[in-house]
Amino acid sequence: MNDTPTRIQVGGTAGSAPYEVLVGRQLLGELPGLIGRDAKRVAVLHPEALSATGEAVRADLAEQGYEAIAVQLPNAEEAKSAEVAAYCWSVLGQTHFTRTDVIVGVGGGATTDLAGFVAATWLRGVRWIAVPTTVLAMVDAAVGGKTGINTAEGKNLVGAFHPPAGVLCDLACLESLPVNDYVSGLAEIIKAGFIADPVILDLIEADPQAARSPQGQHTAELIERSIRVKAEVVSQDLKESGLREILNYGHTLAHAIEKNERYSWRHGAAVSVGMVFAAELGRLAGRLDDATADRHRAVLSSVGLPLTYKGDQWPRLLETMKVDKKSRGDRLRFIVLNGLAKPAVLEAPDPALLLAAYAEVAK
Ligand SMILES: NC(=O)c1ccc[n+]([C@@H]2O[C@H](COP(=O)([O-])OP(=O)(O)OC[C@H]3O[C@@H](n4cnc5c(N)ncnc54)[C@H](O)[C@@H]3O)[C@@H](O)[C@H]2O)c1
Ligand SMILES: O=C(O)C(=O)C[C@@H](O)[C@H](O)[C@H](O)COP(=O)(O)O
Ligand SMILES: [Zn+2]
Repeated sequence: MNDTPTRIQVGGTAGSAPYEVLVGRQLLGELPGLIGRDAKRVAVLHPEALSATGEAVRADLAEQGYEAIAVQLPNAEEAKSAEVAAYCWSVLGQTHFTRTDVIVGVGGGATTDLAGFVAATWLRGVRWIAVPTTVLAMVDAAVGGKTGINTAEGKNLVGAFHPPAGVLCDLACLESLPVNDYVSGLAEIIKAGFIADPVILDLIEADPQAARSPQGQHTAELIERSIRVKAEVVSQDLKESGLREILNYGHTLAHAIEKNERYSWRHGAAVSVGMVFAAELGRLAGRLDDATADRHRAVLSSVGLPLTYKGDQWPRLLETMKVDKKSRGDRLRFIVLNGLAKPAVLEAPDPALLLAAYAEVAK
């Protein structure tokens, strides 16, 4: 890759303010330009695992003349709680953080979801910038302005649409990512392949081992293609009044599995099982051809993602799925495929159909 970052525009087409997602290396020099000179204070929110990176970003911003503080969050899903949000609000209050000040979220999707949520709620909304450091956060979580936290009842049940002012995807960050976390991000890349851009699937199938590595031949292309899919969708439908629901492919079951496992499963692993389930649902509903349904298992397993979940958990999962954000009253709604790259909504499927689809992923 050359030194010039790729720039992908998001928003600007349906009333939401446009911003750019930059993909490249050594992008931190872009931060002051995004923060702007109206800001006096900057809070850099980062997970424990990235304390050195968080401190380096803070020190760099302090050198640029900002009053910069680093705020350490728990790793992974533990950060997405009301308690952690309240801790951040108290830090912001104590440092006299005003409406012109800026939050920077440096980390994986859990960190950027929490940082964005704190930015959305502090003083009813301050500017924020996402610096995603995982594959999953680069291709999905940091783009599109969905921010939020979990509650005891389920995943992402409290949140706000609050787009960032910019997203900096520095591919060098991926070098330190544990392989399981790297592979988890591939689930969202594969999702983008099935719902919108099948070239993604071709690239992974051509060399699944390479897809598991930051040094893979197609790494930058896979990341950029997935960001383009997401950017295209959220630019048209920021607040999920219709089209954006396609990004939830595989997520109805996935979120229930994550809650059932008390968030010990990575999001991407759960989305992998959720997509196999959605593919079977589409097949059993007579919408999806066998070859495309089978392709889910082949491509997901080729990179090491799981395909099955505990067979005896269906009643609990079904109960949790009722609070999925796509539900309307008592009607469950699922994203399925009517064919490759043809996502659609399946409304209130027969419970027997759901059970039959679950039987295909149950172990
Ligand atoms: N807002 C959205 O649109 C959206 C989209 C997809 C997923 N999500 C959310 O994203 C979250 C999952 O994000 P994730 O997969 O990035 O996981 P994560 O944020 O939980 O990060 C995984 C682990 O990797 C560590 N880490 C992060 N970057 C690292 C690096 N460069 N090197 C070493 N360790 C690093 C983290 O501290 C954490 O322990 C879920 O909560 C999911 O709901 C949100
Ligand atoms: O951006 C979206 O819209 C998505 O659905 C992307 C998903 O990958 C992501 O996991 C999202 O956080 C799920 O949203 P939710 O509204 O179902 O909580
Ligand atoms: Zn997701």
